[in-house]
Amino acid sequence: MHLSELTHPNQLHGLSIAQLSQIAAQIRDKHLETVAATGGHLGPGLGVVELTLALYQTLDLEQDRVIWDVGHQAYPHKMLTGRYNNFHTLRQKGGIAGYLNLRESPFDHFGAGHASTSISAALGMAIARDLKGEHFKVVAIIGDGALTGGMALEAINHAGHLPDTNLMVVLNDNEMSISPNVGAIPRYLNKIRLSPQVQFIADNLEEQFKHIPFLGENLTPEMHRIKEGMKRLAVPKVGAVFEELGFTYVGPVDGHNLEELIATFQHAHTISGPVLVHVATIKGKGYAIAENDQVGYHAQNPFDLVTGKAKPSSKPKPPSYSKVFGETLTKLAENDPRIIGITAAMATGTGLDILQKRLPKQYIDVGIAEQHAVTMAAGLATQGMRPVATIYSTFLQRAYDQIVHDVCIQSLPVFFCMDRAGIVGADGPTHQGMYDIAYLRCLPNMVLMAPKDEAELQQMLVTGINYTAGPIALRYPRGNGHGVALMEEGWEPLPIGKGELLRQGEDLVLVAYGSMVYPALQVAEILKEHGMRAAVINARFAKPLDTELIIPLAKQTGRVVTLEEGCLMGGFGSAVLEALQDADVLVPVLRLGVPDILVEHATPDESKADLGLTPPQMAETIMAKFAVPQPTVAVG
Ligand SMILES: Cc1ncc(C[n+]2csc(CCOP(=O)(O)OP(=O)(O)O)c2C)c(N)n1
Ligand SMILES: CC(=O)[C@@H](O)[C@H](O)COP(=O)(O)O
Ligand SMILES: [Mg+2]
Repeated sequence: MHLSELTHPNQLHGLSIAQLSQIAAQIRDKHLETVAATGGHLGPGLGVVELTLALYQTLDLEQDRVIWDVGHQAYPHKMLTGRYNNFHTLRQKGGIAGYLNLRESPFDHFGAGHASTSISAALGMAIARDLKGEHFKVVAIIGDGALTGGMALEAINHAGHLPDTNLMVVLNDNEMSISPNVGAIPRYLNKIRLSPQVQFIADNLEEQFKHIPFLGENLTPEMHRIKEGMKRLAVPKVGAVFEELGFTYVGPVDGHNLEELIATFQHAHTISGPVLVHVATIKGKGYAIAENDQVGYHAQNPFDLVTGKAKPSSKPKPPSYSKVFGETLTKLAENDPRIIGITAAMATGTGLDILQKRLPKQYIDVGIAEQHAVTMAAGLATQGMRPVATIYSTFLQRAYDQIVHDVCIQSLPVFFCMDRAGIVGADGPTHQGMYDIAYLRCLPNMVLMAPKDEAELQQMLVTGINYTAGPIALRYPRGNGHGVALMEEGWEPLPIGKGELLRQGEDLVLVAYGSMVYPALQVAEILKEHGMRAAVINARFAKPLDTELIIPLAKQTGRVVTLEEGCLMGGFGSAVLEALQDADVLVPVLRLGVPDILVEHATPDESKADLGLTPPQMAETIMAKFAVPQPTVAVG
């Protein structure tokens, strides 16, 4: 059977190892061909091809539930559940999503994108099943990186307390997060994987047994029980932590050996209560370039399959905000040992890998543990350090109470650097940096700022480091800067709460925040062609707002437009509205930003066009709202 003919995963039932191996090859071909064309997550999915095939052959997906953690590794799942033929639309506007999505397929039993949620969701489904007297299997598939997330441990703690609740957790252990996995948990997993006794049993027992006359060939199913038993005898510690937490531990099993995997899953399905199957895989399996650079090929932009090189862009691009952030913070840290850069498993994405290489003592990776990162940063701040919690806007949502409870209430000087703030594009709704202005602005003692370009980012970095009166948060977008001149050093801090007037104008004032400042200048130019003279303010700060700059211009022009790359509800525009109201300046205000909707996967430009946030569209909207009476031309 060819994968293109497969419309239901149950069609895998009864296929031979040879047939499954053929399908595995077809999955890898499609995976590589698609990600090379569209970009996306490469290594994760290549590592779970056999795991997915073997697991799905032992399940009845007409009724059983499978929950993938994060979901970035679930491209094989998508191909096996009816999406092979349109898989080439991956992460394109209107196409297949890059993560599981309840709305995309009945086989996507739970969506994700953020890590460490799968066991909680699976346990919820299992408890509901039992309460309703239903009977189906529930399987969570979680990576070793996601297992370092607190939620996963909370769920294990709970599941291990329910010996009568049947639940399978498949641990996909490839020894990698995006970067090499960090912490005591991965170290423990490696001890199991690499223990000589386990290696001996795995490599030799099978061979020995097969040579027993008359019996050997019939021992396979039973052999698993024997092998598991011998592992327990030989290496009592194998899986001990999980066993002590109420799980039956099974493994480790070779995650690329279909026969082993099928027999292991069949064996594990016979075990009641919570079971953890430890599967050892290789991230990027089957594509040597990805196997040899597992960090670089976790995710890729469109690339050449033969060379592995990114497709050359039409023209050289300015440095990314992340790179400017990483370089500048590292320079500041060279002269300030108080600076500690903190990441939650996103070293390369944030640019903190630059600090890691140059000043490893001033760099901390806590794993996928944003909550811990924030409260640890608060602890560092109490001791006079300058903790820089560098966490994507969307992932910082994971640590909201820690920001409130441990940082703001105590007004501790934690510096939050929120990369990927705004529209991120192909990662879709779970990764958009939509809400940080709203979710932080309402917190006492918090200062919020956003740069208009990468040079102002440098100034705001030194501003944040110098500000020790309380917490301060800096947001900046995914992608490249504007190509403005950067300083190598000697950046001056900005006055807190002060914006800048970039352009004079009599008819209306555009108050722009962060990434919307340059677009606001373009809008002003378009309006000028239509006889509207727009002032432009670079607000720089959302809290405290520069009311001394904004309010007089609002009074003078009588019309205000706010521009932000974030949700309108509670966002920057709301801040300006509130300030005008508080000052009894009752002028019409047009707020431009993201309405109360989810922004689906597309390119950022496509999403902005859909939202009416391109400069021509915004100018149109402004003219429609504020039709300025054209100055009458004297006749005669
Ligand atoms: C809460 C949260 N923080 C950070 C991320 C970014 N992220 C995506 S995948 C990944 C690594 C996941 O490692 P693992 O679970 O081992 O999966 P693998 O990529 O190795 O298959 C990280 C840190 C995320 N998705 N969610
Ligand atoms: C799966 C996941 O959450 C990360 O891999 C994320 O996709 C990275 O996003 P960037 O590509 O913006 O760094
Ligand atoms: Mg991993």
